[in-house]
Amino acid sequence: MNALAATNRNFQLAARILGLDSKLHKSLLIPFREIKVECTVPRDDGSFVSYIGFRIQHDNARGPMKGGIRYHPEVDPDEVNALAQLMTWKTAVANLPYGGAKGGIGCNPRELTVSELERVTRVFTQKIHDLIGIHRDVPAPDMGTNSQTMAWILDEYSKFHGYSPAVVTGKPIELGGSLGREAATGLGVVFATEFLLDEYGMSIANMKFAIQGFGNVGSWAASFIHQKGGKVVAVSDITGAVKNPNGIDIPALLKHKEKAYSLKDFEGGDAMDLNDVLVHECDVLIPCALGGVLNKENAADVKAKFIIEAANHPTDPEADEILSRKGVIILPDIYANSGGVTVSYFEWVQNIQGFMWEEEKVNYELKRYMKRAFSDIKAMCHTHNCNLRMGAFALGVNKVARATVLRGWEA
Ligand SMILES: NC(=O)C1=CN([C@@H]2O[C@H](COP(=O)(O)OP(=O)(O)OC[C@H]3O[C@@H](n4cnc5c(N)ncnc54)[C@H](OP(=O)(O)O)[C@@H]3O)[C@@H](O)[C@H]2O)C=CC1
Ligand SMILES: O=C(O)CCC(=O)C(=O)O
Repeated sequence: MNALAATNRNFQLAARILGLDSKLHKSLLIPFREIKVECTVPRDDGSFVSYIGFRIQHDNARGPMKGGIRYHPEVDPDEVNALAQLMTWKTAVANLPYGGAKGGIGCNPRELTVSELERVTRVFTQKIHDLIGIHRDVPAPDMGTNSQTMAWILDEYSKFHGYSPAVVTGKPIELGGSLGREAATGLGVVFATEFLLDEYGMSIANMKFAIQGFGNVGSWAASFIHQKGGKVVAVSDITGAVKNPNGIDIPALLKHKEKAYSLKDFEGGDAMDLNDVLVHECDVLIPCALGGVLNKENAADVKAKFIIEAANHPTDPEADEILSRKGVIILPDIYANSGGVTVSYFEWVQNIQGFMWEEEKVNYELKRYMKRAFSDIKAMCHTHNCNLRMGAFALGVNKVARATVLRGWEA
């Protein structure tokens, strides 16, 4: 099932649980605005390359729209649409005063030089600058983008609107980025994992983890799990995968990846097939890469008892059903990976206040926000007798529906 069909399906189930009015239901599914732009830039060798860039602004009933920008060859409008919708429910679950948006460019950042990436980013910003803004739509990093990408957007946007650090989050610290933002999604994933395991009288120490993806989210999640005594027994990136039943030395793996830009040839474990990480023997599986990786082809073979969705929509609805029949507990993306956007919110607040927080305060507040959202989801599960995904969707959709009605959507 494609990402948009899957996200719509989860929304529809939540709307049914909530008994949402059918007109409101329909209106919440339609994005506020869909932007599609052509970005042609010169390559370093003088030839030209063209890409399509998207920014889909899904909903702004609760505040400015918020969400990352992804650079990946598989970026397509349906997927960006699904990711934008997920941001709307995610910011509501986390109780942030934001709506949802997402952007993407269908390029392969691995095949572009730094100066080519800068040109693509600047052209994209030129084309969307009048539709984003501090109180309108605030981009952030996602797959294939990082703090440098945000610095280029900030600079290009500021040429049109004056110096505006709060127009993006996930920036370099030197340009008003927040301490703790780079690690925030991974740290939030680990807080969320602790809250869930605690419900079952378990903790991270000595449990076995398999992690797909070793970029921003996967590497920080692996580091915090390692620090807390968890055993990361399998890890993959796009170039390779490594396993070690006694637990991989994560600091050593980070050093290796920094030098080799790859997990391949790491000596602290055995190489394995990329996709086998998802069905590897472990207690907790954490997908931290692409969407739709758990599907009807592999769900029955998953060994984990818990899945923490650090990636956006890693589990398609068919896999969801197979996994719940097996009794696997899934912590859904719109809660599990909300640590990133939560610290993005803190960054935006700091920029607007012109005041920088200590990292301890950022992490303390992050934990507090994640704890509150977890309790709110559990309360929804209790009220509606549903699983964690439906509890989270019902929580998010209900808040957005309430805000929409209070603002007077019937014109
Ligand atoms: N960054 C953030 O703050 C947030 C991110 N997310 C979600 O988390 C996920 C990861 O994002 P992020 O860490 O930022 O992205 P990055 O680009 O930093 O990292 C992505 C990782 O996935 C790996 N990867 C890509 N394809 C595969 C594959 N087929 N098998 C195994 N690994 C693969 C990449 O490999 P390689 O290193 O070799 O390129 C890389 O390690 C995405 O779904 C994103 O939407 C959600 C909330 C916030
Ligand atoms: O930090 C942000 O604003 C958005 C992060 C994001 O894209 C996501 O949560 O999927």
